[in-house]
Amino acid sequence: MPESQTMANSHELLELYKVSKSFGPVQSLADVDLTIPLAKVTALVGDNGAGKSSLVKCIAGIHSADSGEIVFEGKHIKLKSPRDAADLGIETVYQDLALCDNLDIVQNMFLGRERTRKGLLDEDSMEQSAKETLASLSVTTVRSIRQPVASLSGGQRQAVAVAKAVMWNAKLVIMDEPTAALGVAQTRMVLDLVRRLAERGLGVLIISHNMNDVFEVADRIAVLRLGRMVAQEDVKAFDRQIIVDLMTTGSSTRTAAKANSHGIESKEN
Ligand SMILES: Nc1ncnc2c1ncn2[C@@H]1O[C@H](COP(=O)(O)OP(=O)(O)OP(=O)(O)O)[C@@H](O)[C@H]1O
Repeated sequence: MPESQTMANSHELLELYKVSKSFGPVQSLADVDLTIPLAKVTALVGDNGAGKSSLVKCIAGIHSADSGEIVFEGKHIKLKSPRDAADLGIETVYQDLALCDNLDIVQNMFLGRERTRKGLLDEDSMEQSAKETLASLSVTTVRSIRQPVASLSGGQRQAVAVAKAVMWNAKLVIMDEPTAALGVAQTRMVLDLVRRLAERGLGVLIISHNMNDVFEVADRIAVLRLGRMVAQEDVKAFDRQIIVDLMTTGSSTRTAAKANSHGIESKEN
C-alpha cells in the first residue's frame, strides 16, 4: 500500500512494498513485495542465498531495509530493532531457538518478563499461564513444565518457543526451518502446531527447504530468487516442479496450464 493510500485490507497482517537491502555490493533483496495474511500460513521458499533470511531479518527488526515500505495492521511502520518488532507482536522462532538449556519451561517462557507479587517471583501464576498456553496449543507431550529445556526433544523445544511467542501476544510468528533437525513424529507435532497458530487467527511465515512440509502446512507460497520475489500465490497455484522452476529460473512453463490465472509469470508469455 503506497503511503498515499490509507485504506488497509483488513485481512492482511503485514505488507511489504518494494523492500530492498544491500550488503556492500551484494543486493540481497531487490524491490520485494510480500503479503502475509491473518489466519494463514505463508511459506517462504528459495534456493540458498535467495534472500530468505535477509527478508525475515528485515521483518524481525534485525536489519533495517534500505528502501521500501512496511505496513503492519494497516499502519506504516519502521522497524529499527527486534524490540520494535516484538512490541508490535512480531515474534521470530529461530532454528537455534534461543532457549536457555539450564532453565525450566516456565523460566524460559517468562525469561526477562517475570511476574512478581509483593516483591517475590509469582511462580504459581507464571506456572499457570505457561500450562494454559501449552494446553491451548494442544502441546500435551511435555512431562512437566518444571523440567529443564535441555531434557526436551527438538519438537518439544520448538513447541515451547512457539508457546512463548503466543503467550506474549504474537500476531505474526515467523519460523525459520522449524523441522530441519526433527524426526518424523516431532515434525508431525510441529506442523500441527503451525496449523493451530493459523487457526487461532495468527499470521504465520515459515521458511522451509522441505517441500513436503510446505505443501502440508502452507496456504500460500512466496518464492524468492536472487533477491527478487518471483511468485506469491495460493498453494493451489503450485506443484513441486513449478516451485523448482521458479526457484532456479524465475519462471515455469508448467504455470501456463496450472497457474497463469493466478498471475505467475510463464516462459510461454
Ligand atoms: N550480513 C551480511 N553481510 C553480507 N552479505 C550478506 C549478509 N547477509 C546476507 N548476505 C548476502 O545476501 C544474500 C542473501 O542471503 P540470505 O542469507 O538472505 O539468503 P537465504 O535465502 O536465507 O539463504 P540460505 O537458504 O542459504 O540460508 C547472499 O548473497 C548473502 O551472501
